[in-house]
Amino acid sequence: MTTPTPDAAVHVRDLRKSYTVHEKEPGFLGSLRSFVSRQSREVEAVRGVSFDLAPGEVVGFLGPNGAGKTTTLKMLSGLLHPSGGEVRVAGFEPRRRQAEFLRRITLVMGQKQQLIWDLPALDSFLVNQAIYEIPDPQYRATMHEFTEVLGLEGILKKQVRKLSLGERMKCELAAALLHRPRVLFLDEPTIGLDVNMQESVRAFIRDYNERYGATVILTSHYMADVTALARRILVIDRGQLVFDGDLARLVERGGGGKTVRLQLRRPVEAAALSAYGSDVKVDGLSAELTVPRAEVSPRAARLLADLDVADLTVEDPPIEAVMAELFGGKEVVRG
Ligand SMILES: Nc1ncnc2c1ncn2[C@@H]1O[C@H](COP(=O)(O)OP(=O)(O)OP(=O)(O)O)[C@@H](O)[C@H]1O
Repeated sequence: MTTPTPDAAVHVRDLRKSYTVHEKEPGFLGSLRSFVSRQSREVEAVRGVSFDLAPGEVVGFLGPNGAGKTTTLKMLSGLLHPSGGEVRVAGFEPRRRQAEFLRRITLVMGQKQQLIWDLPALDSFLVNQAIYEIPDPQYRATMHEFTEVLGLEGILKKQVRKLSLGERMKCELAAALLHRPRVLFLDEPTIGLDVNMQESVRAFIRDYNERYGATVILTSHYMADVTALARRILVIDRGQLVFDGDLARLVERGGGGKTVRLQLRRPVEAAALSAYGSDVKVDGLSAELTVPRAEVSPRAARLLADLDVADLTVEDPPIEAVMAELFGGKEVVRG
């Protein structure tokens, strides 16, 4: 066993998970055949992942569909047993699912719900209060705080089935955090929500992280969640970590170019600008073009010397474009 980094909130070394998948040919004959001789194969969903998270750290966990994100989060929360490697979360071995471990963590899956459908959310909260043995004063204080930050007033007593998706997601989050866990595994917590709801969920997560110093691992197809909350990004592809570092470094690593925006004093033809970069767009006196990273300074200097430029700015490409480039169009991001 390697020694966990002292005080790491999450310690993962060479984590692995394989699933055995039974395959069946289509149709009735296929069913009969598979009955006689079952074909199975191994799917290596997670293949030797290692990282450590410090207490209070918020990381974005990104990767294309099927990369192994959910499988990793399930192993970190003890729902799945690893096929190999080491995991420690808040000093516990997740697979043992000790009560004290469960009090320290939470797993929120945007696509699954834990609230009881036919009852008001408040009833599910009371069930959680009992399960986690939350003392009354702490329960009341947390409810008060969540009601304020999430705007739960007026929806707690409605049957969950009658809530909008956004209202339900807010209640799901409140239920999942009622016991004030210190390590949060959030799998697509804003999926399907409109932009305003996404923003309030984000604000809630940020507030919770600051208030309780909680460690957060967040997966999301919405890059705005990731850029708003996380500075460090882990990228997984086909079960392996392919990037661990700053958001800014990931953008750089994407290669690609930088976007140069120009405000001109006199109109210029798009064709004339193509000598300075690619993807040229001209709209009246505004123009933009993409310039290779290493060429930004000399090209900007030439643009300023050759044209009547009122203003020039240089920007990194949006993270959506970087991820699309890294994964060749596989679905990683939504705008
Ligand atoms: N219960 C299972 N049995 C067999 N294979 C599975 C099971 N769960 C996941 N897999 C496979 O493991 C791989 C990783 O899946 P996982 O759900 O962890 O990916 P993900 O990164 O969360 O993807 P997404 O972004 O689509 O949710 C995929 O190839 C998937 O088909």
